[in-house]
Amino acid sequence: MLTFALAKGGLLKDSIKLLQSIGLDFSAFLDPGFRQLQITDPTGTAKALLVRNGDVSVYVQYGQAHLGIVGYDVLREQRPNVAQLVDLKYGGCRLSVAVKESSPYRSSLDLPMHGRVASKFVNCARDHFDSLDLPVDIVPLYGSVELGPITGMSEAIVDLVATGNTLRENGLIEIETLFYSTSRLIANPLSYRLNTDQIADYVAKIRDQVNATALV
Ligand SMILES: Nc1ncnc2c1ncn2[C@@H]1O[C@H](COP(=O)(O)OP(=O)(O)OP(=O)(O)O)[C@@H](O)[C@H]1O
Ligand SMILES: O=P(O)(O)OC[C@H]1O[C@H](OP(=O)(O)OP(=O)(O)O)[C@H](O)[C@@H]1O
Repeated sequence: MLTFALAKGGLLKDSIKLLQSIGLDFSAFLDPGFRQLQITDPTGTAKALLVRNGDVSVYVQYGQAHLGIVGYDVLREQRPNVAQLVDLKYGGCRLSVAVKESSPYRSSLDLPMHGRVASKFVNCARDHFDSLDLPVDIVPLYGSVELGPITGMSEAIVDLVATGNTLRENGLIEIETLFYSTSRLIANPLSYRLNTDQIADYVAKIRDQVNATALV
C-alpha cells in the first residue's frame, strides 16, 4: 500500500489539506487527542506515518514510506538520498543569519573570526561561512536558537525566518539570507523509478492540484 511520511508540526495541517484534495483523508492526525502514529485512509488506498519533520526523509530514504512531505530547508541540511518531485508552495520561510540589533554586525563578513554562530542547521551554516572563508565556531542547538545572541553565548545565529516576528520580539535583525524554502514532495528513488503502488499517479494528482491552486 502506498505510504506517506508526514511531518508533525507546522506543515501538518496544509499537508493533510493537500492530500484531502486528492481524495486521501488523514485528518485524524489533527485531533490533539489522537495518539496513533500510523493510519490508513478510510478508502483503504494509502497509509500515512506521522513523524518528526527531521525524520521524514529517513523513512523515505529507507523505503518505509514511498512519499514524504518535508521542508526544502531540511533537505538542504540533511542531503538525503531521495527524489525531490514537487514544490508544494506552502511552509514558506528562509534560512538567514541574524544578530543582535544593537551589535555592530551588518553582514556575515563583519562577524569576528572564530566567533560563535548557533544553529539547528549546522551543515548549511558551515557551508555559508566556508564559502566566505570566514572561520567561525558553529554551535549546534535544537530550538529557541534566538537565545544564542540574547544570552551572549553566540555572536550570531543561522535560523529560519518567516514573518520575522520572532527576531523582532527578541531584539535581533536579519543580516543575510542563505536561501528560501517551501515544502517539497519527496520520494524513495527506487520506488519512484519502479512506480511501486502507482506512485506516479499520486505524484501527478498532487502536481496538478498544486498548479491549479497556484492559478487561483
Ligand atoms: N515560522 C515558520 N513559518 C513557516 N514555515 C516554517 C516556519 N518555521 C519552519 N517552517 C517550515 O516548516 C518546517 C517544519 O517546521 P517545524 O517547526 O514544524 O518543525 P521542527 O520543530 O523544526 O522539526 P523537528 O521536529 O524535526 O525538530 C520547517 O522545516 C520549515 O520548512
Ligand atoms: O519569523 P517567524 O514567523 O517568527 O518564524 C520564525 C521562527 O519559527 C521557527 O521556530 P519554531 O516555531 O519551529 O520553533 P523552534 O525555535 O523550536 O525551532 C524558527 O526557528 C523561528 O524561531
